Amino acid sequence: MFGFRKKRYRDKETGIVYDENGKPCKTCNIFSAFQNQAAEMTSPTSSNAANGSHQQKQSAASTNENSQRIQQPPVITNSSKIVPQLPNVAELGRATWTFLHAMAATYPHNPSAAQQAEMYNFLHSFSRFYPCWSCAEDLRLWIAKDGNEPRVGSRRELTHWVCEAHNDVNVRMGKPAVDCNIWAEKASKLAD
Ligand SMILES: Cc1cc2nc3c(=O)[nH]c(=O)nc-3n(C[C@H](O)[C@H](O)[C@H](O)COP(=O)(O)OP(=O)(O)OC[C@H]3O[C@@H](n4cnc5c(N)ncnc54)[C@H](O)[C@@H]3O)c2cc1C
Repeated sequence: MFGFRKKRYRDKETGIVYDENGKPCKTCNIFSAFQNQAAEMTSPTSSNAANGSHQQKQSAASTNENSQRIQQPPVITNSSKIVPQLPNVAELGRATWTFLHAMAATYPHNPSAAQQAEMYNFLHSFSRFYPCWSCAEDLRLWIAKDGNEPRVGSRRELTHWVCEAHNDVNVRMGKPAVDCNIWAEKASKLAD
């Protein structure tokens, strides 16, 4: 079932998203996807109930009404009650660091020249459009210093760089800095 595949793909039947190594993509599926799949693999009587990608398939869920393992997303009955809100700096920051660290941890180990250019450009754009203008300004000042240009040559380099960028904010805010060598060593293996 987990045989090596060269291409990333989404299993049309289960909705589970796989990486090129044939394993379920850790950042593309919800946890229950793996529970469901594990149950599938150990229970000879179970049906095709695994359905846990970030875009859950309504049709697959509705054909498995007897399965208690399916978690349906809540239905929003009155969307006019949803009030758009801007996050505060801390909410925005926590969500953003989660995103940046996850992006670095899943960046290719050996990115092509085009991928490196895209990531480099993305980080520069990010430093211009980050929706806390003063944070963005500080980030641009930090990037402009010697040795702080985005390092996009490998996953290991990028995980280290994001950690250093995060540390710069930590230190400015009087918080402890993380050891980025230890962080990068671990973070760059998370998705393997
Ligand atoms: C680009 C950027 C600039 C920002 N600038 C400012 C600013 O100028 N002023 C301001 O008030 N806020 C700023 N923020 C927000 C700030 O960094 C925090 O996100 C916010 O203060 C909430 O902090 P926190 O203690 O919850 O943890 P966060 O700093 O959000 O970190 C979340 C978690 O990441 C882990 N972590 C911490 N450091 C590292 C690291 N170096 N590497 C890996 N993991 C780590 C810890 O487990 C931590 O709990 C900025 C955010 C970003 C993304």
